Amino acid sequence: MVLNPVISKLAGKLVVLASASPRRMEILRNTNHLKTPDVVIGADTIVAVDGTILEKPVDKNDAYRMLSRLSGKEHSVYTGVVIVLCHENENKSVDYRLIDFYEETKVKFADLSESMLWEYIDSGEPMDKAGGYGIQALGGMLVERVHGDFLNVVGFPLNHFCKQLDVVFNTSGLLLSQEILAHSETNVKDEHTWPLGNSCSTNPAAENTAAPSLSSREQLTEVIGTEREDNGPQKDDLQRIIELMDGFKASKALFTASRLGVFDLLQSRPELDAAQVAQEIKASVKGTQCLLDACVSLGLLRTCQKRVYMNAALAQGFLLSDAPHSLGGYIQHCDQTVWPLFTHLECAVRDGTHQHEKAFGKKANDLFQDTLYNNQDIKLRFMSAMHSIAKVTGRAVATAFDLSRFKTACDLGGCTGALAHELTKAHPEMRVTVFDLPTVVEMSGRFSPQHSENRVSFLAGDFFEDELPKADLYILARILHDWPDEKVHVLLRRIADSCTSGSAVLIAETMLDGWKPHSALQSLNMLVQTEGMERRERQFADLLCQHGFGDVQVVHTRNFLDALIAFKM
Ligand SMILES: O=c1[nH]cc([C@@H]2O[C@H](COP(=O)(O)OP(=O)(O)OP(=O)(O)O)[C@@H](O)[C@H]2O)c(=O)[nH]1
Repeated sequence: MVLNPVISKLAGKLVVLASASPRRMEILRNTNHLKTPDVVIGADTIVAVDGTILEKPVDKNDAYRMLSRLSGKEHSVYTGVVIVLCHENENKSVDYRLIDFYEETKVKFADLSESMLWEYIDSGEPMDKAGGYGIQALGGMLVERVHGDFLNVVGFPLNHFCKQLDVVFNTSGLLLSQEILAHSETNVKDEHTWPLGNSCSTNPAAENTAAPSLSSREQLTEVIGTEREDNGPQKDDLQRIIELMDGFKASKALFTASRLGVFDLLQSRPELDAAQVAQEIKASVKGTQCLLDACVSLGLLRTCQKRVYMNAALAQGFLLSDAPHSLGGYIQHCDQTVWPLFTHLECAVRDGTHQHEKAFGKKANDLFQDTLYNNQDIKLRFMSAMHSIAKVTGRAVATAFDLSRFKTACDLGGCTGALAHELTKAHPEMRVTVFDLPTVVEMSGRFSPQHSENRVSFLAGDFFEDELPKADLYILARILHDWPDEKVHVLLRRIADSCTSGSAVLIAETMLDGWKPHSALQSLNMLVQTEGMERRERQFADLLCQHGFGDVQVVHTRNFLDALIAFKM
C-alpha cells in the first residue's frame, strides 16, 4: 500500500490521546497542531512469550520474573490501537466510528546473566514498561534483534496508524460514512526468521508454540476490549454481526456489477444515471438502481445529488478490466467457481472433502484436469484469475527477500508467467522458467504483459511426473495449498533432488499465523475446492526440513500472500 499524506488530515481537529504513556505522547506529538474535537486514540502494549502475556511489572521481583522469562528468547510485542472518530449529528448527539487494529513486532533477547538482570532492574527503567524493558533506552542493551516496527515496541505503531488514517481519509471520501475493515491489509512487510538450528518437529505441541498468537491474540482482545455490564447487545457488536451476515450480499453485488461491466462502463462514461446504465448493460432500471446504490454503499461507486454515478478509487484501482492491478479475473472465478462450491460448505465441513461433484455435477478425481482444465472457457477464466492474483501480489513476493544471488529460477505451476515477469523486473540478472501443464502453457501467450528481455521462458510438463528444469531457486506460489501433505512431500522430494547446496525454495502462500480473516477464509476455500489446505509457517518449515531445507525465513507481505524462503543445506 502506498502511503499518502495523512497527518495533515488531523489538522484543525482535537485529538485526544487516551493514554498516560509519555512515549506515545512523544511519538504523536510531532504529528500536528490539533484543534477541533473529534478523534480519540487509545493504545495498549503487551508482551507475549510462550503463550503468556506480560504487562507492566508491579515491583522489582515481578520485573525479574519477566526479564528472566524473556532472556535468550524471541517474544512478540503487540500494540493494540483504537481510533474513535466522533461526529456530532444534526440531533446534536455524537455518532462515532471505531477503528481498531494491532501490530506485532518480534524481539529477540540475548542471554542475560543474573548480574546483568539486576543491574538493569536497579536502574528503575523496567517499572512502567510492558514486559519490563524499554527498548528505546537502557533496555536496548538486552535486545539482539527486532523484526517489525520498532516504534510498536516503544508503544505506538506510527506507520500502521498512518496507513489506517490513509484508508479513512484518503481512499474515498465516502468511507467516512461507512465502517472500515478493522484489520485492513497493507503492503508493509513483517519479517522474521525461525530460530537458528530450526529443527524438524512432528509434535503438535510444537505447532502451538509456533503460533503464540492464538492465546496472545485472544488475550490481547481481552486487554484492549472495554469491560461492560450486560445491558443487551451493544451497537457495535450488533453492527459487526450484521456486517458478517451481509458479507455474501456484498460479495455478490460486487461480482454482479463486475460481470455486467458496470465499472468499465462508468470509467469510459462517468456520470450516468441508473436508467442510462440500465440501458447500456441491458438490465432493468429498478434492478440497476438497487445494484448501483449497493455499490455506492460499499464504497465502490460514488454518486451526487443529481443521482449520477462514478467509479470510486477502489473500483479504479482494482475493478476495471484494464487496470494494472485488476482483480477482474479473480472476481469472475470467485463468482462462477468458488461461489457454487461455497454453497456446499456444510457438506465440506462434515465430510472434509471438496465439493466439485455436488456443485458442478462432475466427478473430480484429478482436481485440475477434471475441473478447471477440461473446458476451454473455465480454463481461461481460471488462468485469468491466477493472472490477476499474481499481478497484484507479484512485486511483494518478488521483493520479499534478497534474491540477487539466484541467477536461474523455476516457477512451478507459474501459469501465465505474471509472477515470473515481476521476478525478472525486480532482479535484472535473473532468468525464470515457468513450468506448467501443457494445456496451460499452450494458452499462456494470451496473457500480457510480454516478458522483459525474454528472460522468461515456458516449459510444459507435470511437476509430479516430469523432470524438473534445473534452477538455483524454485518458486511455489499458491501451489502447495492445493495438495495434502503426502503430495507435498512428493513434490518437495523432487525439488530437493534437483537442488544443490545453496539452492532455495520460495513459497508464496496465505499463511494461517496471526488470525487474519482472509487467511482463515482462504482455508475454507481450499477445503471446498481441493484436497489441500492453507498452512502455518511452522508446518511449512517442518515439511521443508524433512527434505533437507533449513534457514527458513518468512516475510508477511500483507498483500494476500506471505513469502517463505528455505535453503538446501
Ligand atoms: O520497549 C518498550 N516497551 C514498552 C514501553 C512502554 O510500556 C508502556 C506499556 O503500557 P501500556 O500500554 O499499559 O501504557 P501506559 O503507559 O500504562 O499508558 P495507558 O494510559 O495507555 O495505559 C507504554 O507506556 C510504552 O510506551 C516502552 O517505553 N518501551
